[in-house]
Amino acid sequence: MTDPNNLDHGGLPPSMDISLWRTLDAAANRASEGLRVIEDFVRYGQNDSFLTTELKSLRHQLDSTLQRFDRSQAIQSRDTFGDVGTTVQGKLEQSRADWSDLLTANFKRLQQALRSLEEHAKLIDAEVAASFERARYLTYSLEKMVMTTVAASGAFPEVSIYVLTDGRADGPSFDTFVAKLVEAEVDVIQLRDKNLDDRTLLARAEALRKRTAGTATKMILNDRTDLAKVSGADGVHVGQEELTVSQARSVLGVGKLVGVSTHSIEQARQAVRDGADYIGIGPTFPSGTKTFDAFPGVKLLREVAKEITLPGFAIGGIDVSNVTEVAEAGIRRVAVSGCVTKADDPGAVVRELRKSLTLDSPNS
Ligand SMILES: Cc1ncc(COP(=O)(O)OP(=O)(O)O)c(N)n1
Ligand SMILES: Cc1ncsc1CCOP(=O)(O)O
Ligand SMILES: [Mg+2]
Repeated sequence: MTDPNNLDHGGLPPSMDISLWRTLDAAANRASEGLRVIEDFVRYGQNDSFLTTELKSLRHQLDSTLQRFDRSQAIQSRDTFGDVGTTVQGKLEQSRADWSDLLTANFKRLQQALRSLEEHAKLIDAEVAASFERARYLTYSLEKMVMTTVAASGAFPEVSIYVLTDGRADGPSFDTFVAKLVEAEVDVIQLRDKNLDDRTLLARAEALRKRTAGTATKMILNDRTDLAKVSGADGVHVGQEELTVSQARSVLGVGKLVGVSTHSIEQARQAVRDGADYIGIGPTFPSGTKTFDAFPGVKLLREVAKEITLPGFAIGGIDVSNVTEVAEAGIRRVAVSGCVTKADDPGAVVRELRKSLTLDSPNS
């Protein structure tokens, strides 16, 4: 294709020519409008600068493909009053049940418009058609990212306490301990024990399931997607070297949570692209539970808070003495272990942490 304004129409008869332009014009407008609705929601409704940037880059790709058509021909061929479709509007198009319905409808509109652009562009230029196809595939990933982020934001309260616990000394003391956490209304309990044999670990997971069932406390298994599945956990937490988010999801099935550890802003962005339900961000401070060589610290918390609205839990060495630093960095969800598991009164520590995260911080 040498001259983008003089595309070869594949020898179409003139009557077909004008209707082709009308179709392309209408589909281009539908695609841009659908995309703009989604972008506005993510930008103004969700305040998510990362997703806004991802959507913007699709808009730029689409604009540059559309520029390869002579839009003046398309506009000249416009015939809104003669368009039979403008009066055939279903009642459903005028109402949306909720944000999810609104987003789904607009992603569909966008994808259908891109498919129409792609198919009709095949009559003119294969390269342009392929570009619309690429844009359509991109919308499938964007849909996953946007829908997961918005749904997950509702799944974890804005101030959340997430406690990681090992299997304790024995079954009864584990059961007593997790009962205290549930009573303290901890938002998430993660069973993380690298030493127990599989059957003992599964027994602890089943005890945790019993204690958390029917409560607002979610149950997550660390590393072990298989045991999360067998015990009916609410989800699994995976690290950077473990199963990927989509592998874990394919084992657990739909409706389960998959969290992933992130140690840099790029890993946090990738977790959003991968469709994680939440991220662990850290390590923030030196930890008595796990040793680390490097600490992305509160700088990473600030970076994530600035651009990502997928729920993010700061982790690593957090306790009542430093939790305000976390809140000041813009993160109000924390994952803690030692400060709660070693406390004489775990419930009191949970309440203290929650109080500090709830207070208005100077930088928030
Ligand atoms: C909430 C949360 N965030 C981070 C981690 C760490 O996971 P990972 O990097 O896989 O390390 P291990 O916990 O497996 O040693 C976590 N467990 N939970
Ligand atoms: C598993 C893990 N990954 C990063 S920090 C951490 C341990 C968190 O425990 P603590 O709150 O005691 O530092
Ligand atoms: Mg792990």
